Amino acid sequence: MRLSSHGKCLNPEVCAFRTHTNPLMATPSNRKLTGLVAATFTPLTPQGDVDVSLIGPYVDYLVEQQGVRSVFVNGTTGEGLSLSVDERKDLAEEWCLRGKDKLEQVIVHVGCLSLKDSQELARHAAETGADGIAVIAPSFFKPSSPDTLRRFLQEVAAAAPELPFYYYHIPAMTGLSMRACEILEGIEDSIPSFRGLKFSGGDLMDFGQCVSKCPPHWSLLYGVDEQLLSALVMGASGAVGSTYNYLGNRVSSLLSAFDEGDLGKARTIQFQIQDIISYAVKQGFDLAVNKQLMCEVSGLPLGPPRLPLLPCSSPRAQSLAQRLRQVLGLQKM
Ligand SMILES: CC(=O)N[C@H](C=O)[C@@H](O)[C@H](O)[C@H](O)CO
Ligand SMILES: CC(=O)C(=O)O
Repeated sequence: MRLSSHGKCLNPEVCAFRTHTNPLMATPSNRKLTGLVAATFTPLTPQGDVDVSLIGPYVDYLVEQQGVRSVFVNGTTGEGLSLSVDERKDLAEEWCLRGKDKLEQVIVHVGCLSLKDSQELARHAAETGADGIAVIAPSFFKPSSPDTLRRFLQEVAAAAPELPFYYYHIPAMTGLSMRACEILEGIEDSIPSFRGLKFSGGDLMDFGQCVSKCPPHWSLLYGVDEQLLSALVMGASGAVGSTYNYLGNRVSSLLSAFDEGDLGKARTIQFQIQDIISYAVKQGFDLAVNKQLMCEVSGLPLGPPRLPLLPCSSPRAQSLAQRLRQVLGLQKM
């Protein structure tokens, strides 16, 4: 889908579908982001170019095979920071287009090292009909205080004030040591479109303090898949993660078991996920391995990762996929 020079969506079909926000009022909806959100991988050709032709089948796989209805595009799993601005736009457009009538929410990660690039992607996400945007902290020159980070986030959010805005907290990748709850301090005063947080860290006290000051219209999504249950106990509204691409069904059962108060069942499923991830970690689990595992499980040829990540061999991913099927009881031990 292309945009006209004045920034209007040239695909009325898509934009009409996603007009739950009113750009004139520039106020985002309070439609909460809950449940499971798959952080999508970026399909690349064997030569390393973005291959948007796989996104249609990818949407169908998530919806039909994994029961996942929301996606988080161009984040860590999607190698967003390794893509060009144009590639990120193409991907956002295709996910919105193919997700039409099939996905509930398409959240586009627009964080970049350059504020200008982030603003351009934020505007584009709004024009494309995304349901929300998320921004990671810049990590080369790092913000020196929570207030400086809020100012950066505010300037990005202001480029798309009609879209729900989520801060993406992932200290292990950004190297930022600030606590998320400090960053949330008074954030809605400067960012009226602020609607929550994706928390990809292990500090559950920090997460709990975010939950305790969270107004009802925010969503606090947890992003460390192997300890999701602990975050649910702490009050997470949902989860965003890479493993929901291929473990969506099983983790949906974990969420239901938790909602029904069946902690024994929820724990059994969480332990299965931990078993799969710890087995993968022993084999050197990284994004490349994760992506190849998704290829093996889904059958979608998503291609290699982009440099500086190195491709993972197919036999290695096959042995992980076999372990996954064993642990999930889809195959005899
Ligand atoms: C660093 C990273 O990619 N984190 C992902 C989301 O934030 C997670 O979904 C992990 O991939 C997952 O928890 C497996 O460790
Ligand atoms: C896991 C996640 O949310 C990401 O890949 O950005």
